[in-house]
Amino acid sequence: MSGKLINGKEIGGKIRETIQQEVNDLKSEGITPGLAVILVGDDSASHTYVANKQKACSELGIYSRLIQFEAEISEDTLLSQIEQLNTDSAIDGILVQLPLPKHINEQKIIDAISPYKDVDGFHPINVGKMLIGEPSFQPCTPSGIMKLLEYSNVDVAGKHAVVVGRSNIVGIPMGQLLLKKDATVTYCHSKTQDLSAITKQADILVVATGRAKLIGKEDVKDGAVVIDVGMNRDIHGKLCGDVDFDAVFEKVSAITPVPGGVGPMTITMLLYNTLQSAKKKSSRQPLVK
Ligand SMILES: NC(=O)C1=CN([C@@H]2O[C@H](COP(=O)(O)OP(=O)(O)OC[C@H]3O[C@@H](n4cnc5c(N)ncnc54)[C@H](OP(=O)(O)O)[C@@H]3O)[C@@H](O)[C@H]2O)C=CC1
Ligand SMILES: Nc1nc(=O)c2c([nH]1)NC[C@@H]1CN(c3ccc(C(=O)N[C@@H](CCC(=O)O)C(=O)O)cc3)C=[N+]21
Repeated sequence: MSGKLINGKEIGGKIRETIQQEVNDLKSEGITPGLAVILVGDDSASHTYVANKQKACSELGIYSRLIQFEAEISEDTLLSQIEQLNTDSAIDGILVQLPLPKHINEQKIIDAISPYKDVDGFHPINVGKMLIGEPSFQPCTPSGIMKLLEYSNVDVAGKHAVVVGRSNIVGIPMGQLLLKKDATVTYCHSKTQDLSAITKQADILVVATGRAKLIGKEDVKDGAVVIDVGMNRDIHGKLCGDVDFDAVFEKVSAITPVPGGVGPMTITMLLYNTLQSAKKKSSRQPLVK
């Protein structure tokens, strides 16, 4: 491993170079990968993430289309927009930025996205395929974390991996990808009794709770590898993770910073999934209603 800091910006940059090459190859065959991002409402964090995604697409020559709606949009309007994108040949990937306003059923929206264009890997078909080890779109944050571990030469097999958080988009798939690589996996969540006693046993600790600095020095084992997924604002408005980075740094063998750790990898894997989808464009099956 090269140093303690797991640099997601750097590792993501290396992966983006190979994606860029493949995008160029596809373009010379007349195919431009295309991503549609649907953004509902005016949440400022969502706007920032979406802007980052758009910028990354344009840097690699991936076509991106931002579709914005007011928070009051009806579920039906959103569903018909997705239907349209499902059959739009310029679009290989569809991402609906979450969370959605309360009056919209998120799962219903995710279910409406063609599994062939579900570059987030959130559709039940892709979730199911991932669980049984069939090729599928893998969710970007967990698959990005697997790449971080791989590029940092962290051997996962046989290790005790503790995942704090069990959301459909991060925690649950994270544990499953680690399990596929032969880790022994423990999930923790808000009902876990004595969280610290469990996190302290982790060789690999992934924290995805949205609770600023939940994990401190006393909660990690000497030499652990710590992956911080959290994106929080501290009282000064500064970005911070779910781990108290300064406090645990001395104790761990490797750790991701916030920003510059997991976030850039999430976007890298989104670009990767969009490219994979574009490569399959010609074999994509028509959708039967
Ligand atoms: N860097 C990146 O690319 C990404 C970052 N994020 C960030 O990661 C964080 C998590 O996101 P997401 O998974 O969507 O969040 P959710 O709010 O959907 O899930 C949070 C999870 O953390 C658990 N949790 C909350 N508080 C505690 C606690 N005190 N102790 C133990 N477990 C707790 C919850 O438990 P329970 O299930 O019991 O409620 C839940 O399972 C957020 O900060 C988000 O912004 C998210 C996606 C991508
Ligand atoms: N359908 C859907 N798919 C998602 O993948 C999805 C989502 N909804 N909703 C919100 C979360 C969050 N998320 C992030 C992506 C990039 C950064 C990122 O680029 N972070 C930078 C810093 C960003 C900043 O400066 O604010 C970094 O960590 O270095 C963060 C968070 C994707 N999510």
